Amino acid sequence: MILSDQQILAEMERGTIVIEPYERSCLGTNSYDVHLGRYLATYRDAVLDARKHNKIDVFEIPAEGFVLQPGILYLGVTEEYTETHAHVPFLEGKSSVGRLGIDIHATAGKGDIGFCNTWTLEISVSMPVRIYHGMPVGQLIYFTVEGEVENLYNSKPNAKYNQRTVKPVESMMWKNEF
Ligand SMILES: O=c1ccn([C@H]2C[C@H](O)[C@@H](COP(=O)(O)OP(=O)(O)OP(=O)(O)O)O2)c(=O)[nH]1
Repeated sequence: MILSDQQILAEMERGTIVIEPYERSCLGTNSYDVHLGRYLATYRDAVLDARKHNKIDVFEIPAEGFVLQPGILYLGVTEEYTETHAHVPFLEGKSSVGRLGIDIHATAGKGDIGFCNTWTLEISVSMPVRIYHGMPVGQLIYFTVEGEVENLYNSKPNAKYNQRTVKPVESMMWKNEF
């Protein structure tokens, strides 16, 4: 089940959902709108290697915006830092963003119970499009979970994306042994 606006508010009161910064106007009927953070990043190498630590270059989005180009993977980040202690958060795109040909994640935007961080966005575009820091970029929805949780994400020693950041985080796939 997906949490309603009232339930999201109730969970925020309890402290099981944290969204910072939070604005009432960003709360939808059953979702919360999140915004594009200040930083973008691109990979240094033209060919990525899933076994290696692929390094990124991080840059600030200028006040006049930045034109994203097709064929390039950009990593972005949400302005919002979130904590979700008892529900499964999902990051979804917004229709208005999709209608500009912007994808904000490359695969499922599922989060884990216990995820406490900003969200990294894996951004690609269908045609050149100028984007701006602070624009609405996605929405968080919250699912209830069935059963007890043994491993909360923020207490898993091998969780890769636990370190609090305001910048996008590159793939840490290299930490997997395969
Ligand atoms: O588009 C997304 C999707 C998820 N996350 C966050 C929330 C999630 O809790 C965390 C880890 O995601 P996932 O479990 O899918 O990544 P993984 O590659 O399996 O990493 P880990 O081994 O740390 O679970 O990353 C993002 O920042 N952006």
